[in-house]
Amino acid sequence: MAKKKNTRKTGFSEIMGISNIFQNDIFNFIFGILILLLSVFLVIAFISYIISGQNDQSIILDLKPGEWSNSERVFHNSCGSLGAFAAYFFMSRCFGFAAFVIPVFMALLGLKMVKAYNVGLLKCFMCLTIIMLWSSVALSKFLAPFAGDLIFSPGGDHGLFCCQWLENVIGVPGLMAVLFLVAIMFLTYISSETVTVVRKLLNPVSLITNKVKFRVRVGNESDENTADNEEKKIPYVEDPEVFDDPQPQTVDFGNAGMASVPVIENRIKADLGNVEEPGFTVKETETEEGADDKTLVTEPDINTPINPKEPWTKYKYPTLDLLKKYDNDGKPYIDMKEQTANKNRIVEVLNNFGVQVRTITATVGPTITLYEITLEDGIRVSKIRNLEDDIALSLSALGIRIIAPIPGKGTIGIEVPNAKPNIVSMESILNSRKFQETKMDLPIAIGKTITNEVFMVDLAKIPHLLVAGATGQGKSVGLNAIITSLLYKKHPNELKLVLIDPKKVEFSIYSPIVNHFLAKVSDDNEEPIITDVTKVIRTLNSLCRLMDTRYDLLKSAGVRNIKEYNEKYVNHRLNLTHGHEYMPYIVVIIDEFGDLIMTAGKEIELPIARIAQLARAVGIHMVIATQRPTTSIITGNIKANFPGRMAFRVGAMIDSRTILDRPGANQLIGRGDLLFLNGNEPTRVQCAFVDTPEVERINQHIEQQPGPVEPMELPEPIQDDGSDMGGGSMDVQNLDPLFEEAARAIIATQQGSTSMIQRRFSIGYNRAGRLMDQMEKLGIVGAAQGGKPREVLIQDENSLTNVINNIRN
Ligand SMILES: Nc1ncnc2c1ncn2[C@@H]1O[C@H](COP(=O)(O)OP(=O)(O)OP(=O)(O)O)[C@@H](O)[C@H]1O
Repeated sequence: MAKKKNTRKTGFSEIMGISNIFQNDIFNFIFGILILLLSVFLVIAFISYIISGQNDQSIILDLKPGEWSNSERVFHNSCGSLGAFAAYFFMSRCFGFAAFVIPVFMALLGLKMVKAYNVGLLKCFMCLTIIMLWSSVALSKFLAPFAGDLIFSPGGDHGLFCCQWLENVIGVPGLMAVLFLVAIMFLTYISSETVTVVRKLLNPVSLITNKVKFRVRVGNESDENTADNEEKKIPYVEDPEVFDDPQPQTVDFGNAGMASVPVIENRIKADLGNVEEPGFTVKETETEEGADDKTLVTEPDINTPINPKEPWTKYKYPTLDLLKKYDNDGKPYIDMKEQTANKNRIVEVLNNFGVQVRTITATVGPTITLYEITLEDGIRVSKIRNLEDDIALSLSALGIRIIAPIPGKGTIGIEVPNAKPNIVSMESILNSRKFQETKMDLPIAIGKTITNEVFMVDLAKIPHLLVAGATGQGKSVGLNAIITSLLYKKHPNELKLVLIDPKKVEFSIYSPIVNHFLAKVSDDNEEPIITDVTKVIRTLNSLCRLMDTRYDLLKSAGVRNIKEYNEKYVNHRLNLTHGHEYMPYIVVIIDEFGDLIMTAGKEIELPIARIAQLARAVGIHMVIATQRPTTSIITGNIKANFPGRMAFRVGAMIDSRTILDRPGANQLIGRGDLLFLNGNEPTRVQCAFVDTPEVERINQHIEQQPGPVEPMELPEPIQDDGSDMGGGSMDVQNLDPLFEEAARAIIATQQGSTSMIQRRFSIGYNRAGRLMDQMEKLGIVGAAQGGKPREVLIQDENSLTNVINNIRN
């Protein structure tokens, strides 16, 4: 587990005391616009001051009472007296032309507040302040001789003062050196390329002389960058001291051990027989773009005639502060010693097998580093493939995986676990732009890839997911991550979960949200989280029936899938009297389906396979997990219908083949390290970690929100003989509690309409349909007639009372 320190940092907005203001959206917006306008005002005032400032200067310096109000229009500045004063103060008395930086910062602040553009305010503030102070001095020094009849110093009083003071103390060369040093430090802070460029400028020859390059990068730096920017490629600086050392050397990188140092470059060339060893560049790249962590998960505006969120429009989605933040969240650090040692070992082992390496690039992910190797010309990738086991053995670290070649590239990949893995928190995943702005129907955020990108998939597209892995490798955490991502994005009217938990303990934490988000078979009085095998069979059969009903509805609506259907529904293009209602997605999650298959065999396997084959179009999706990935559990039938596979670490290669049709899962390192397959090649992902207290907090939040008062009802499953399962004979116990009232309503209106029952008693279509079926059995209404209301067979209440009394007796 990661350190449990509270790592919440005090942000710039908090320091500045504007964090509270930021919490009110409308206020933010108005205030942001105001600041934007103010920045434009300042720019105009500054420009006007440069053009016509000499006319205002004397008035400002010798201001008479009342003149500041400019009632006689004595000021020439386009922004009036206020503009003239502001421009005079900022430009003349402070920073000269560099004062333009002030409206730039204001504009950025305004844009952030109106949420048009998300910038890191602290970084911007620091950078712009340095730019302003530096250029004020530089302008005073370099532009003053050309300033002509400008009424202020180009760098303002600040620039002039600093310039004169520095010249007095250290002379002109000293001043130049200070300006140069500050510029270099600043550029290095801004971009890691600075060091590279400076080195290149200092020693251009070295670039040509070296052959093997090694670079370490963090994050999602794209390969195009590397390929396109041939110019920017790491220079190869020979270090004669190291080169002359015949021993495998220890390189002192000073403070360069951590990735927080923006650019660290070093070059090692060691004598390992005739082996040239790679040089070294550490490059920090952009991490996944975060969203504003105060924002609630987006609630899109609804402007369709029917609001699918009715009547729970006040429902508030879970907030990000319910999740925990971890140390170094989302930003893996680079231990240079570790990287160097791994790189040395790889080069040495490959050379022992006669494989010459040209370049090595190391991409440091949260738990794994990928060493990407290009071979010297003439060496075939197949050679590595044949040597795969030997190389893995020689490198002998736990969890090494060799990818030869990396698909789509001519390089070899060697994945090596990091000595200090990072926890990928759920918060860092959900607080990413990628998740918050996703248009996926059922977005599930799984974790982070090796390149530090948020890895998300759309369950609606997959459409069913098989999760496997040995015990204790992170399956339950993975399932919680899947459920959490769905809960953060979906309204209770849009999503229903069917949770099946043969282990009885895994899903019990979701009890608080059963009414909001769970679905259960109608006459089950027990907990909607299913733990009993017979209940599982009933529920799966019930889902098959629901699937058929939904297909009928899709057919009568003339659409092909749930998305088109719901779109028609919310746009009032479906006849509601024909039983149409908004269809929530249904996600069935089975925690240990191996147990179920072992106890109930085909009875479980067949409905699972049937749902998996057909249910995609009607919005029913399955996620099934097992810790026993054997062929007797993951049968051909199941495998064929579950294209999405999520493989955590397994004990043996054969298990990996069962899940992924290839080895790999047996080489994972556990604790959420997984391979995700949905198509050709698996992606290695570090699963997001969501702890039980976090899930509990989310559930408590949802429980407190307005929402459905009972779980969604699934239809009564059909038995082989065609009758309802579990319905039994028609006695009072089996009748719906609303039966008598509903029957009286039907007789009073003489309308055998299911949707009327639905509306009048505010119940779901399934329950209303079941009431109609019960009335049909007792001869109160006739058989269903497609979309039309049923015939009412009893004309008065007395006859109905007789029917009910008959059942009671
Ligand atoms: N993504 C993750 N990041 C960090 N640690 C993790 C992650 N996933 C799991 N772990 C660690 O592994 C432990 C076991 O995880 P989990 O309970 O999910 O395993 P499991 O595969 O469901 O086991 P079982 O099958 O026995 O229930 C967790 O308590 C946690 O300490």
